[in-house]
Amino acid sequence: MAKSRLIGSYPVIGIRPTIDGRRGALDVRGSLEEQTMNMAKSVKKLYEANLKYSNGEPVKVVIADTTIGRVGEAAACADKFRHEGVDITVTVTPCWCYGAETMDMDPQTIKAVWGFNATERPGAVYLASVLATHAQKGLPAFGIYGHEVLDADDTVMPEDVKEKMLRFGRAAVAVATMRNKSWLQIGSVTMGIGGSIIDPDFIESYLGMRVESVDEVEIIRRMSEGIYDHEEFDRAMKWAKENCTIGFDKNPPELQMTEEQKEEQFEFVVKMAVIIKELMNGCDNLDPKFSEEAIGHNALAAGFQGQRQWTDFYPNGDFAEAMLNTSFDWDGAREPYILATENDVLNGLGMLFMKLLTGRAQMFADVRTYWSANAVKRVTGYDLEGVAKENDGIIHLINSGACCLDASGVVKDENGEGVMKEWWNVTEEDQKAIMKATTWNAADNGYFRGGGFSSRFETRATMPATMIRLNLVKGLGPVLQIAEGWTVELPEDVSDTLWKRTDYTWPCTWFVPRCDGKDGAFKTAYDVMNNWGANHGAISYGHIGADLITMCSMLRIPVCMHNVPEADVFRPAAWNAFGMDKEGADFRACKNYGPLYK
Ligand SMILES: C[C@H](O)[C@@H](O)[C@@H](O)C(=O)CO
Ligand SMILES: [Mn+2]
Repeated sequence: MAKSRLIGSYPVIGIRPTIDGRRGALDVRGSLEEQTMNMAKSVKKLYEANLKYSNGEPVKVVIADTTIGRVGEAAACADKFRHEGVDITVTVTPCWCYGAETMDMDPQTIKAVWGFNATERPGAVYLASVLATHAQKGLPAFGIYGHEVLDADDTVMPEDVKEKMLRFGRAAVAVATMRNKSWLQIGSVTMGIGGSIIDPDFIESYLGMRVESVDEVEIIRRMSEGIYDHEEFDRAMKWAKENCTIGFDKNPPELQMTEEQKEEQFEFVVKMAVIIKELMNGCDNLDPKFSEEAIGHNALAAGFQGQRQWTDFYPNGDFAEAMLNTSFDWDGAREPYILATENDVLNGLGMLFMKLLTGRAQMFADVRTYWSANAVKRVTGYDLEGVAKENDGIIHLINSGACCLDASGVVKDENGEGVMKEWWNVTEEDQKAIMKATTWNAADNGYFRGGGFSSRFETRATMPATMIRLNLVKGLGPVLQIAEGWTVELPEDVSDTLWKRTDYTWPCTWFVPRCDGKDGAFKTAYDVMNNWGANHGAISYGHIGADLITMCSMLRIPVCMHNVPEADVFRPAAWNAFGMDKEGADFRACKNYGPLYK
């Protein structure tokens, strides 16, 4: 399995089995040791079996050496966890314990507490007590309290506890993975797009990442001086010639590049992809005299300033963006990179959040056009059906470049439904199918005067999908929008008619958000588009809005729009103190706690 070249640790989860310390004739502690430690072992087993880092490896989980009954054992546990690289802690107990003496007081760890709900011992009472103490001390923690009373000898973790435990784990690993990694900005502001005006203070204080920046001339320097992995470039060129189908050229004949120019440009864009990979994560196969370049920028994600001025002069970045965002390349299945086009760092960060939550390749798109059922009927004569009809319309998602090729939906799951798999499950057969569903068409010469190619495919599958947008609002800070919904398939002639009205050589996806018909942002698909915060959206396979809400609460980023059922909203217990209206409470709590790394 291809390993990520990222430098820096992946977050470890530490389990804290906490116990009533009383001995004496009845030895309360002694009677609880086994049950308490078994709870910790059950959480470790659950996480090791279900959670992976974005590099595909199982999440590392450690348990304190002893149960924690008094402060000395809490301190010993904290010391062990510090040495193990623990960023996330889960405290578990079946009984009463002494909250302020045994709680996790590390301000940087992401915390949860599971109080076993069996009434022989007051585990649930401890849970409530220690969560109150966490709130009093400004160390908000997630509370996990099972719905049904269990028996003291129950060892099976209830489903509702499992669901919250896994949601907390996925979100916490995603948050902590970003720590000490970089966002790499290649070039600067693109076409005046606000999302490409980078705000290092936001990235540093909310995400714990640093901003690295290189001028685009660095790509040309490396090409000119041969500063790239020549063996990888040769593999990439061979693979690209065998697997990339060149599509039609829609440019006016008099403006079309010659075959020779196209051949040169194809080699240029493949080399660009190899160089950007190396800019992001370094390379251990460069000529030793390039030891500085070999280090790379430790970038978990990056943006490329395509569409001016690079693309007025050089072949465009679409091949690099599409291939790096996809779950494989010439070296087979590998962790998808995150490379935003148009240097839209806010959209790239949205893609990063969802890749870290899911291990899947991500889509970048313009939220281009809302088509009502009437408009589709007027233009094509077709009556929308299914979810497109139920939610009154479809939203056209389309942007050159940075949409992962997995989004064609050509890979099928065990039920024959379109799927975008976790990268570690992508097979060679999947790779071939995805490449077969994609063509590489000459770049639109109006937008890309320097030539190049654009990936072209249509999402021909109904798949669950989640579209998000991270926005920065002056005076408020970051907010996130979340729209769960589906990609939908239109009859080919209908899709073609609508697609041809815009950029017919770019990736095309029809999206339907799940709406509720009530006044507000989710009344119909029109309202989602009309309330969307910017020109771009980041889209993942699956309905992952609840995970995103949990993740945002850890990051102190309020969610200003979502269509996730309220019952699935899982935030730190302290959020309840900020009011019963979940949305307002979220804003007030995020403001109160402020960014994690302030
Ligand atoms: C018209 C611009 O050149 C296109 O790139 C536009 O569709 C955008 O993607 C702007 O976000
Ligand atoms: Mn765009």
